Amino acid sequence: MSDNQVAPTEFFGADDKIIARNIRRVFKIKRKPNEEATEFEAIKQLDLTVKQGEFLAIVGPSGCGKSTFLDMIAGLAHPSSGEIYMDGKLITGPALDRGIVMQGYALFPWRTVRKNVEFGLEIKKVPSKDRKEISQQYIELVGLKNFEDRYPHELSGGMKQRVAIARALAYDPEVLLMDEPFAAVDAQTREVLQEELLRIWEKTRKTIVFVTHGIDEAVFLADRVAVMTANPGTIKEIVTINLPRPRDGIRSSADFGWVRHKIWELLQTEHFTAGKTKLSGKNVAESISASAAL
Ligand SMILES: Nc1ncnc2c1ncn2[C@@H]1O[C@H](COP(=O)(O)OP(=O)(O)OP(=O)(O)O)[C@@H](O)[C@H]1O
Repeated sequence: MSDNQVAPTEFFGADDKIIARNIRRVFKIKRKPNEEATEFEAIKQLDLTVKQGEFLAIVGPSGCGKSTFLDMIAGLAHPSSGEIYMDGKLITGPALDRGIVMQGYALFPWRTVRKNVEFGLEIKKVPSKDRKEISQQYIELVGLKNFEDRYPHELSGGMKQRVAIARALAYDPEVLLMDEPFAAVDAQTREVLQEELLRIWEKTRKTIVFVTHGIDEAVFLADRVAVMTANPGTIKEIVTINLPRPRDGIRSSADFGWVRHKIWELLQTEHFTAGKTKLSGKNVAESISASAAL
């Protein structure tokens, strides 16, 4: 398929940024070297549209395929069938129009904060003077002024995650794909980072797809929360978060509690499903981690 393959116009709306159509992802699994591979269906019949400038969160039981789906939007993996389009063009591989921020930071340990943030700009062949100016702007945006010359091992977890966000934003991608970006930091730092991310999103209006285990995190951040089913993963329901912005202090409101509970209930059913799978002898480890995840 060519990079220019375009989405049929009948399902592509003017403000649709990403469209996933009927996605299925199968992994071939071999238990022993001389055994024939069996197929494991991680995702099936997944349809999802992300709007331009939207903040969309994805939640679901452990192992339901959240990261697998995000990898496919990133172009790092491909659906076994179905298609994902961005701006109407088929996604066939990774590109600088999508920035990725993952759990565990993935910073280059041999590069300073500034050099980490400049990485994508170097690939884009942005001249050195402009690189410095742009990286400085994003370092300051994430609150790391005066830490430009530090190396990753000299930073806290929260600071490293800020560098990862600055690095992803600096080369100006249209979409930010975030896979449990705040999972490795303590609860207080996580809340600070969530607030900072919202502030940055309100400034930049990037389209964000944010995978998380945290219902509170999803409700606090997102315009809509896509709830996935247990394995095989698909979209169970999309919950619109009609909470006013800015959302400072919203966590203690009754409306926040109500929507949080609604999503919790949707996920509870999935854990029950995962639990039944466990009882029937399949996917024991996954079922256990599914119940542990929330
Ligand atoms: N390369 C692979 N080979 C075989 N199975 C895989 C592979 N990658 C993922 N899987 C399986 O696909 C399913 C979905 O995995 P994925 O990591 O996308 O789930 P997840 O929802 O992100 O989980 P978690 O919330 O625990 O991070 C899991 O059952 C996993 O074991």
